[in-house]
Amino acid sequence: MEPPKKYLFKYKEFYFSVETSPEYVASLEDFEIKDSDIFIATYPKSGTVWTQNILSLIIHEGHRNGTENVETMERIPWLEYRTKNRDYTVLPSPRVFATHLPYYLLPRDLRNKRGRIIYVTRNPKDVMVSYYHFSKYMSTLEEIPDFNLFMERFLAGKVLASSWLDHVAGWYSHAEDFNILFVTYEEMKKDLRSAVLKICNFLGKKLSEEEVDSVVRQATFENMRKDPRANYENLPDDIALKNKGSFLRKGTVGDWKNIMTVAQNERFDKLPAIYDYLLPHIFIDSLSQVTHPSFNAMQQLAQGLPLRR
Ligand SMILES: Nc1ncnc2c1ncn2[C@@H]1O[C@H](COP(=O)(O)OS(=O)(=O)O)[C@@H](OP(=O)(O)O)[C@H]1O
Repeated sequence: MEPPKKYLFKYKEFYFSVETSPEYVASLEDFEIKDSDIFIATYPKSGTVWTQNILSLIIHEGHRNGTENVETMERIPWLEYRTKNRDYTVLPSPRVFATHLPYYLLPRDLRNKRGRIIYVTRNPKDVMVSYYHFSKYMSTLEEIPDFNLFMERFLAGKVLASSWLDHVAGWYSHAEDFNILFVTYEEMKKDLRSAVLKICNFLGKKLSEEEVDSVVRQATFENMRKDPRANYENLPDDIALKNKGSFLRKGTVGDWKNIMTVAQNERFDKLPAIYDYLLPHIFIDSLSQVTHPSFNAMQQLAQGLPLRR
């Protein structure tokens, strides 16, 4: 069953929210990229707003020391959802954008290695659970109260941003076309400081020890939830149904275990060759909570994969 047209439309095999249009998405092919541009690319619920906040803190001293009160959405707009028809050509350098686009719908210049891309992945089971809660919270998404049904929709790729597998596998298998850094939600959780340093290194940004400490401190889940610039609490009430949750919901690794039944977990693991397909491409941390017959055996092998490819 196709998702209701009230919420989503399909363009080149990819589901978008009706908040944008096929014409605008098509125009992005020609969107001119500057060498200084930075893109945060993700499948939804993989750590986008977290990475957005980290970049705001790394790049803007005023954000770090609290003298600037600019919200994430203002600082780092969505490429494919152009709110208030903002003119992206006049944004100060370095421009930073967030995007859920699949690799094949990106501006052409990015494929010619202009600009930088940070692609963030997360364990797909945690992504799915986060997405399930999010679809209740956002009035712009169809609410599917039954988790089992939501899981079927997720596995079939009939949700905003389509199939998790296609998205992640597409980006990983086309890594060579881009100037790209891969980061996982799980590695940020495990050692945020190292992840921040890795991102600084990729951006060529040198921060002092104290500045890095400050970024890390302000990017923790607890502190981000309290930061009105970063917690997305200012979304309009008719869009974010505040009585149904919050954007920064739980921020943990392995939350899927609290909701998925054994049968659902087995069903998820039976996805056609999902892990065999992904293993050559994906950094293993983001799947470290996943169980699959061939997974453990290959885990050792995959551990040597470089983060930046
Ligand atoms: N600082 C920090 N630490 C840990 N986790 C964090 C942090 N910031 C955001 N989050 C969690 O990221 C999930 C939201 O993902 P996205 O930002 O990619 O969502 S979206 O695609 O932009 O809608 C969502 O995950 P869940 O809590 O599991 O639902 C957020 O809580």
